[in-house]
This record gives sequence, C-alpha cells and structure tokens, in this order.
Amino acid sequence: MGERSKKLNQLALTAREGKNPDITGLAIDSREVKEGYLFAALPGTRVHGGEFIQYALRMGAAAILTDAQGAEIAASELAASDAALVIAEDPRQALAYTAALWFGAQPETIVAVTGTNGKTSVSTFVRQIWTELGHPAINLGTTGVEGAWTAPLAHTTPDPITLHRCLAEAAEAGITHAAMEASSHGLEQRRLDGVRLTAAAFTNFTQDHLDYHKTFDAYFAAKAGLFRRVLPPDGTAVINLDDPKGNEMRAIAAARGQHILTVGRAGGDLCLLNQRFDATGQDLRFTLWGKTFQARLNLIGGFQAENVLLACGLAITSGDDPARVFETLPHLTTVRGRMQLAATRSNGAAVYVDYAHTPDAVATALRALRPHVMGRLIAIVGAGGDRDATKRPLMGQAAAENADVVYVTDDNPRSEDPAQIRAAVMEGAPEAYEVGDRAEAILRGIDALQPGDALLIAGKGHETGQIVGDQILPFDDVEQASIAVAALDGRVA
Ligand SMILES: CC(=O)N[C@H]1[C@@H](OP(=O)(O)OP(=O)(O)OC[C@H]2O[C@@H](n3ccc(=O)[nH]c3=O)[C@H](O)[C@@H]2O)O[C@H](CO)[C@@H](O)[C@@H]1O[C@H](C)C(=O)N[C@@H](C)C(=O)N[C@H](CCC(=O)O)C(=O)O
Ligand SMILES: Nc1ncnc2c1ncn2[C@@H]1O[C@H](COP(=O)(O)OP(=O)(O)OP(=O)(O)O)[C@@H](O)[C@H]1O
Ligand SMILES: N[C@H](CCC[C@H](N)C(=O)O)C(=O)O
Ligand SMILES: [Mg+2]
Repeated sequence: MGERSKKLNQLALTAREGKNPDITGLAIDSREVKEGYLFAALPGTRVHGGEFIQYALRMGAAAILTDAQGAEIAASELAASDAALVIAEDPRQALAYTAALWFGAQPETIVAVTGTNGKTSVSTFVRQIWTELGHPAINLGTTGVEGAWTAPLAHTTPDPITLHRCLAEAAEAGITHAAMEASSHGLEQRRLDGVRLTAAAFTNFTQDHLDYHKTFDAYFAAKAGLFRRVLPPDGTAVINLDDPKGNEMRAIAAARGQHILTVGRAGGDLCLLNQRFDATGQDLRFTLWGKTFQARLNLIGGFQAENVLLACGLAITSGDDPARVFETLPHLTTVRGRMQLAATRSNGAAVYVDYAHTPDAVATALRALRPHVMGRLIAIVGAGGDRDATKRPLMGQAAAENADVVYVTDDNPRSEDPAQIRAAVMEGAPEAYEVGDRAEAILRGIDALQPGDALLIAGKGHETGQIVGDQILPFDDVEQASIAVAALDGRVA
C-alpha cells in the first residue's frame, strides 16, 4: 500500500471494515475519476454528487467519500461494489482534510485574505513585498497563481483538491511564502480547511453574493469562518478597523486566541496619518506602534493605501522587519485590472480599467479617481448575470452618484437576458446612456473624453473573456481601450 493510502487510512475515515483501497488519486468530479481514485460525492446546489457514484465506480473508483444522502442515492451500486465507503457528516470538510493529508507539503508561510473587496489586491501586494525581500513567493486567487510560477485557476478559492495540489507543487518547487484569497463561497464550502495558515487579513464587508448566501448575516458568518475556524489560535489576524465590521471581526479573532494587528486611518497598530496624491500615485505617512514612517506609493487610488498597509501587516506578522517591508513600497506595481491605466488619448485624457463589480467598489473606484481628474469623470458600468441581482441598481446608483456621465453596458451576461440586467442597473442610473455592446460602449466613452477628463471602465478588470450563455468570447477591456484610442486618434495607444 502506498504511503498516501496509509495516510488516508490513518485518517480512519470510518472506512468500511475489511476493505482496504489502494487509493491512486482524488476527484471531486466523477468525470475526472481514474482507476483507484477516491471520489468525493458532495451535495451540490444543482444536484447531489451521489448521482454520479455509479459512474465513478464504473471508472474504477476505489473509495467513495460522501454523506448519508449520497450513500442512500447509490445504495445498490455501493452494495454491489468492493469500493470503500466513507460516510462523513460534512463530506466537504472531510475532503479538504483528506486532500491536505494526501498532498502533504505546503509552503511554510501561508496567509489568507478575506473581505468583499480588495482580496486580490492585498494578496498580490503581499507577494510583491515578499519577492522584493527575497522570499520565493506566490499569490493565488482570482487572477490565478502569480509570482515565482504562474497558472490559471477556475475559482478565486479553488476546490480543496486543486488548492492542496497547488500548494504542494509550490512547496516542492521551493516556494516558501504563499498569499491566498479566501472567498466567502470557499469558506462556506470548506475549500480552505486543512491549509496551514499563519495569518489572515480582513479588508471590508459590503454587499455581494446575496444570491448564494441569501442574507448579510450569513455572508458575514461565512467570512468570519476564516477567523473562527480556519486560522489557528496562535495565528495573527490583521484587521481593517476602518470598516464598520472591523471591530466585530477583531472580537471573533481575539475570542479564538489569535494575535491581533489592526490597521486604520482613525487608529490602529498600523495607522495611516496622511496621503498626498499626485498624477502617478501618492506619498504616505503612517505609524507602526507609534513610530512614524513615510513611503512613496506609485499606485492610483486612495483605497490602495489601505490594501497596501494590510499587506504590510501580513508581511510583518510573518516575520519580516517592518522598516525593510516599508522600503519595498515604492516598488509595488499595479495589480492587473485594478485601477490600471489602460490608455491615454492624444488630448491627455486617461482611460482606467478596474474590477469594481460591487456597489461599494464602483463608488470607491470613482471617488479614488476624482482627485486626479480636472474635467469630467465618465464611467462605464454593467453587472454580471447569474450573480447577486439585488446589487445591480445599487451599482448603477453608485456610478450615477460618483461620475458625471455614465454608460450602462453588458458585463458577463452568462445565462441571463443582458437587456434585463442592463435595465436593473439603469434603475439606479436613469440618466445613463444604455449601450449593450461593450466594445461600442468603450468606443463611445473614449470618444466623449475631452482634455482633463478621465474614463473608468468598471467590472471586468483582468478578465480576457465575456461569458455569454455557455460561451466565453474573447474580450479584454484594456485591449478594447487601446483599439478605441487608436481608431479615434489614429495612433497606437
Ligand atoms: C455556487 C458554487 O460555488 N458552486 C460550486 C459547487 O457547485 P455545485 O454545488 O453547484 O455543484 P453541482 O453542480 O450541484 O454538482 C454537485 C457535485 O456533483 C459533482 N458532479 C457534477 C456533474 C458530474 O457529471 N459529475 C460530478 O461529479 C460536482 O463536481 C459537485 O461536486 O461545487 C463545484 C465543484 O467544486 C464548483 O465548481 C462550483 O462552482 C461554480 C462553478 C461557481 O461558479 N462558483 C462561484 C460562484 C464561486 O465559487 N465563486 C467564488 C467567489 C468569487 C468572489 O469572491 O467573488 C470563488 O471562490 O471563485
Ligand atoms: N480596500 C478596498 N475598498 C473598497 N474597494 C476596493 C478595495 N480594494 C479594491 N477595491 C475595489 O474592488 C475591486 C476588486 O478588487 P480586488 O480584485 O482586489 O477584490 P477581490 O476582493 O479580490 O474581488 P473578488 O471577490 O472578485 O475576488 C477593485 O477593482 C476596486 O474597484
Ligand atoms: N468573483 C466575482 C467576479 C465578478 C466579475 C464580474 N465581471 C461578473 O462577471 O459579475 C463573482 O464571481 O461574482
Ligand atoms: Mg479576487
């Protein structure tokens, strides 16, 4: 029996007596099962994975991990099979710990970031800081695996098999430091269980994902799971105190015996005293435990200072000298698709691409640009299909309140009627121009730019495709902005 199979057995997943499978791999999807695999048949939102046990057994599964319902669904097939059956009360949790044991290795230092907005930004900045300080590092999340090696990921927080495979590959490749995003779906579905976290950060809490979590309380509880359950008692919680939910999250972390490092403008261990903006970024003055520091940040957006200080908090709590951490700040670079200067018109007007896809993010991104704009601020906004529908009018409203001109366009309609999504966004922005075709909206927004104006193209950030029905059509806001500027100004942007 292989070493990994022994570990699985040690886990004593109540394996069926007398059956001793020689496990060769793990799968969460029956279509990926190969001879000797353990298939995790999980309860889903559309269907119970138990429906696929029969297929998995046919493909050679040697063990099935499921719950009582899954076992009942496939009772007759399981009775006729030699495969070990593991019935767990929470099979997602059991799978996550099984994957952690199976893949084994993890980077020594792993930190996670949760919050409605800013996860990708903070985890990317932590990785950039670590890299500057000479640590082999990656970040993993919405933009995939980035840093010392890169790979695409389907989810912000991957399923536990993908996640633990990725962490093991990273550790085996010599990566010592990893910063990851903890999405609320990922926390709720226990995708992070078994990850040996040393610290975690909380950015902020505003509306998103109510389609999945149903209520704000349930959404918050999912995020709090990072500090209540996943981060161990001797870890460090880095908390943004400026968010109205910051104190509640701090109390949750403290009750679990975690060390606390607070970040904020109004106070905190790491306290932002002053920001002075200019055309290419900002100069910061801040204190750490009462001692004052200054640093240059070549990043647009007041909120990026909060993200950067949270990242500093994570780096410091992971053992790096604070003064050295702060010395890296002038070297931090724009996170792909976050307040990214995509093009400049020949009249000097700037075009930014940003991933704002929540009401708070749309407001924050537009407010962040205001100090940099002499003329009008123009916004292009849309909302994704098959996602929280209640945020759509609020996103429109956030655009209408914070921009001078608004274009409402399509984001990723997915299975929904794009016209209906646009209508919902327009409820909050009745004066907006409605231009369904995203490329045309970008062209029109850029055409409207006068000297001193700026345009924010919100919603898709780094994405390189537009999801329409079952298809992913190539689409890249940065590229479209360049094409539009070239067409209008007769030159390459
Ligand atoms: C709502 C949600 O998170 N769904 C995830 C969930 O799917 P589900 O529960 O609906 O699964 P299902 O379709 O009912 O199927 C049940 C089970 O049967 C299995 N199955 C299904 C078909 C088959 O032929 N064989 C088979 O074994 C499935 O793998 C699944 O385990 O479990 C699947 C397997 O792990 C995920 O792929 C799927 O992510 C879907 C695609 C998704 O879009 N998730 C998004 C919303 C998401 O997770 N986003 C977060 C947040 C991003 C943010 O912060 O903004 C992220 O971390 O990316
Ligand atoms: N600290 C912040 N406060 C408010 N808004 C922010 C903050 N940081 C980023 N944003 C806004 O949110 C957008 C998404 O940022 P980012 O990708 O870092 O968030 P995320 O939490 O990873 O999002 P996702 O849930 O899609 O993974 C940015 O493009 C910006 O508009
Ligand atoms: N991680 C986010 C991404 C949203 C991006 C936006 N372009 C959209 O499609 O809604 C989500 O799955 O809700
Ligand atoms: Mg993200």
